[in-house]
Amino acid sequence: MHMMVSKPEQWVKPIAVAGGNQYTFHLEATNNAGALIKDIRENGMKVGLAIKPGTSVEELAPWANQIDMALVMTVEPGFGGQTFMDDMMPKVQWLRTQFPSLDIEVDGGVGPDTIHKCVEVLKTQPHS
Ligand SMILES: O=C(CO)[C@H](O)[C@H](O)COP(=O)(O)O
Repeated sequence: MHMMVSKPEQWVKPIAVAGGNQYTFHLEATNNAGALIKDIRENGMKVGLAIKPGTSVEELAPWANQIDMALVMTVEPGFGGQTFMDDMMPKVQWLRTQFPSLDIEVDGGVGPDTIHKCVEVLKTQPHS
């Protein structure tokens, strides 16, 4: 479940009770990501962490070993039908290289004309 909400703390329990198995919140929406990650785990769910286009991937990095999935927004949160932001792909590539086993998602503007850009970046192999 991708929770594009301003107070992600208040929905953990309801989503767990409703049967959610993964809870993705926005890093920008909390001032205590560590406590929120712990709460999500204690409620039996996997953890996803999303960042908006204006948030650097380095801000997500400290949490990468505590989460199951990183979500890089490829549009500004708010509404559908926006143009895919190519300039988010370096974030995806960096995450793939630094954290090879981390699940990575993108959200926004993905379709037949843009999906290949995501695939190319996500199949980047880290250097050994
Ligand atoms: O809420 C969102 C962005 O604010 C959605 O994630 C977005 O609407 C995805 O839809 P599409 O890719 O079709 O535009």
